[in-house]
Amino acid sequence: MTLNRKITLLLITVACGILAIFMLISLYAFRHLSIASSTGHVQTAAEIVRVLLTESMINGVIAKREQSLERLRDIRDLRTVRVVRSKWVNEQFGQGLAREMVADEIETNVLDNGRPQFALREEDGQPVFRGTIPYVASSRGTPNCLQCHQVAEGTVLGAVTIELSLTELRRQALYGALAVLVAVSLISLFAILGARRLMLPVGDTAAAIGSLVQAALRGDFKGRVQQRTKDDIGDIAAHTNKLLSFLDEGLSQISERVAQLTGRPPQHDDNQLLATIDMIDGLADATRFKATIEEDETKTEIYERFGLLLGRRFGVEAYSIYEAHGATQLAPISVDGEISGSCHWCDPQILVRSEMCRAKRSGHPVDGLVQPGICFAFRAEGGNAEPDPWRHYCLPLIQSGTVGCIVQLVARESEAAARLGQIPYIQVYLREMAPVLEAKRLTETLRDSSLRDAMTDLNNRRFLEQYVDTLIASSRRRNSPLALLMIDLDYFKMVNDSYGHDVGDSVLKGLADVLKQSVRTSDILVRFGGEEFLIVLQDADGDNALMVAEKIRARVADFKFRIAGGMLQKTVSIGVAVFPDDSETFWQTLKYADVALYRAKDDGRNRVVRFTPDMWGDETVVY
Ligand SMILES: Nc1nc2c(ncn2[C@@H]2O[C@H](COP(=O)(O)OP(=O)(O)OP(=O)(O)O)[C@@H](O)[C@H]2O)c(=O)[nH]1
Repeated sequence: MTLNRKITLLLITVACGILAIFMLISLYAFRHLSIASSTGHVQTAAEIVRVLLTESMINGVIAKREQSLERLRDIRDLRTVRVVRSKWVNEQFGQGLAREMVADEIETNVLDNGRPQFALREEDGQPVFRGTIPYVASSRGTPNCLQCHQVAEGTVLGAVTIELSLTELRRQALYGALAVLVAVSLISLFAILGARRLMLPVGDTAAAIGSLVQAALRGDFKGRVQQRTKDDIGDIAAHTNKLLSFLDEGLSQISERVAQLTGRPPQHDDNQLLATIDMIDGLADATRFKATIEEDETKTEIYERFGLLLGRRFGVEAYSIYEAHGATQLAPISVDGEISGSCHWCDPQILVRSEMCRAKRSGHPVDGLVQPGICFAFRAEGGNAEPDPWRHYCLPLIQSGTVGCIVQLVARESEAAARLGQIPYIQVYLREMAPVLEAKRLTETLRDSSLRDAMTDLNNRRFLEQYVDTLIASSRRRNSPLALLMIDLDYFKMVNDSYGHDVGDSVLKGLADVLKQSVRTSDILVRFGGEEFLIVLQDADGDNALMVAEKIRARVADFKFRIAGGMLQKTVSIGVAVFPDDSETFWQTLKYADVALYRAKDDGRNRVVRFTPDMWGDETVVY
């Protein structure tokens, strides 16, 4: 129920109460007043009758007393005037008129006790007031009662009964009360209407503020309250409008700034407040994400964490993360939650011809959710024949001015709109991730360069020192031996001396290429010293190692090194030792391989020598 209605009801109730009380008081006052005034009238009339009777006695016309009384009865509203005589009068003057005999109990009582009696009664629906007044003998005045009556002073001589009709009085009183009732009713009505009119702006303002609050809860702060009056209510409306403007402007600024940060323009159907809170939540979360990945050790860990985030926060299960390697290659880093997974959602050709990837080529997002088929490299099982085909959205991540990696989000067509709504938020994470990835990439490159030989692009001795613990642990875990091949070019000094150092360098590079092609990718190639190379063969025993070493020796011997003005053929000597067969320690095994190498040199070069314990301590060994 509205406040206005409540107040109206209250005023009506109060008015009805006042009217009821007023009516009761009026009726009571009327009764009281009419009794009081009638009593007075009766007493006056009784006095008149007494004077009339006294005068009649003095003038000797007492016998005609009835005519005088008859004239009194003609007075309006005077219904009865009757005189009764006491026994004392009858004893002195004999029986009076028949009318003067005692008529009822009241008159008897009055004659007996000398006290007047008054009563109001209804007769045929009409109010009648009756008074019976005693005439008591008195010696006061002249003439007085005792001059004629031979009785003691104070004796009741008779009584007069007078009845007055109060019908007219009641009518007048009722008319009066009715007039007041109408007047009070009208005043109450005007008071109620006035109060309603005064309360109307209160109710309207309250209702308007109520609906504005509802709108505000839906994120709409644009509404305003109409300022109807220039009083307290008007002030409330003005203050509410000021507050709404403040909130509206503040929120618009916040959401605009947040939108600039997230890249997501405010949507008209959004709850502005909830959308802003959501965006701020997203930004805070992205900042936390950045703080976390900054402490991750490798890029792979970061990509893995990002993949988890895609799944947990955005419900993205189908996705690919590709990393650009060089100008033309892409490597799948994380695919559908699998680290270093295979190329699932794209033509694998993009891995070797990265320009086929539209996002890599253009450096811009590729929206296959809105424009299916925009990138020809996208591949999905079933294609467009599926009832709910797969779509993609690819986001390139720019690092140092070029595309460093590409995040590909894949969704069913039915989920495209929802996924599109998430993309600005995902981009916030990518923006936070880009500099961290860049820093990690630089660190890795730096570390990589300090662990690699720049000329041959093989690992260097430092790499071996850092990696050896992992290598040993892995060998022990798998209970699998490591074969060490120490390789040295024969008479390399002559190359330098005869053709110069540049030719010497190119021979070393050529040898590195031959070695790379001769072993598996799991094997480790190290440029150990100037023209000395080490190969660590994983899972190879002595026989296997000898076979590989022999293969390498033969290949090098057959290989023709291109030099300015012709070809050059060189040979290598190879020493072979096996960890842990030959020694419990890796570095001791390495020394044994070196010992075997020198034995190969000693034995004439261009040969493979397997270490045997008798070689250790041999005087011919120069280490
Ligand atoms: N061009 C070039 N030469 C190098 C490099 N590192 C080492 N050398 C040279 O390789 C030669 C190694 O010679 P030696 O150790 O005497 O042995 P060798 O001539 O190969 O003869 P044997 O090993 O006994 O068969 C030296 O002349 C070094 O200067 C390099 O990076 N580039």
